[in-house]
Amino acid sequence: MSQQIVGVVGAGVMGIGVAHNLAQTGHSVILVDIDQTILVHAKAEISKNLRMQRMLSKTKDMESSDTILNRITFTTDYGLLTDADFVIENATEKWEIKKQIHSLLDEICPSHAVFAINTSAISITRLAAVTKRPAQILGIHFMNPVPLKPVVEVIRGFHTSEETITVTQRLLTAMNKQWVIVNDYPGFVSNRISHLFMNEAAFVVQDQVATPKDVDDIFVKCYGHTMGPLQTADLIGLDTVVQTLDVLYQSYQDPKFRCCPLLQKMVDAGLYGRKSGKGFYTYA
Ligand SMILES: NC(=O)c1ccc[n+]([C@@H]2O[C@H](COP(=O)([O-])OP(=O)(O)OC[C@H]3O[C@@H](n4cnc5c(N)ncnc54)[C@H](O)[C@@H]3O)[C@@H](O)[C@H]2O)c1
Repeated sequence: MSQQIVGVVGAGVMGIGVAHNLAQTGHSVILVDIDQTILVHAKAEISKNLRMQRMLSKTKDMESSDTILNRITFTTDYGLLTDADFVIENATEKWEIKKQIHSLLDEICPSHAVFAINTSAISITRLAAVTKRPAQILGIHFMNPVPLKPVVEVIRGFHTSEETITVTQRLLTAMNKQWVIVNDYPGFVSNRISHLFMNEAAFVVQDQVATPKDVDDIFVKCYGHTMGPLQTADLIGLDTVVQTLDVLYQSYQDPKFRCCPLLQKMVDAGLYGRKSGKGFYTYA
């Protein structure tokens, strides 16, 4: 079991999964968000997900939920990150928010600490430039739900050092993850391609070519995908999909990334997908 202290910033969809995965693999986790109610919700979600995992587990030798949960400190106090060896940042997909967090982390965390940015599309190189340690910054694009997805996309920023890659590979191995390493351009490989799919699927629904279910059925039943593009958008969170499309559009200045008006309208109406109970589908 690891003695490494890992900071996890942002306790939303991804931060919850990253903290769960780290704690389950023996790491001490400091989970930071801006609001106590978000942290209370995060703790309840991790507890629920651990119970579900235990029910589905075939081995039955899983540690108790309490043992795993006790490895996580839920806090709004960034000051607790002074001992963190590694920080995984999973805050909202907005440049201004991430920029502020990384310059704060740079002041607070020990000089040896590595910062991994979990982002859908924001440039790793651009964020690294707001710190004085650009060689120790890289991207880890975790897949959702984090504890169940075995592979991540690792993004090498312009200044990311080989040592940072090695330290990160060590942590990912301890989390039972494999990785694919790619270079830094907004959206990397996964989201630069997948957001075109999801956005165009939303246009197809907006243009009344097909219902969301029919669109997804074509991808699942004809192409053999596990999920269709609109099911995937609901899982990610439609607010995050819209934010990511905005980042891609601003970064490349290419109209192919313009956000579908239907997606924006759904977000304006509070339909965020699974996390709000309604998106292209309704969830219990
Ligand atoms: N949702 C996905 O499937 C997915 C997959 C891979 C990567 N991502 C990326 O991961 C990041 C997080 O996505 P998410 O889906 O968890 O978003 P989310 O909206 O569910 O959660 C974001 C969290 O960040 C918190 N936050 C905002 N400002 C903060 C600050 N200053 N300090 C600490 N916490 C702060 C918010 O309170 C919120 O709890 C985004 O960059 C997103 O693009 C998302």
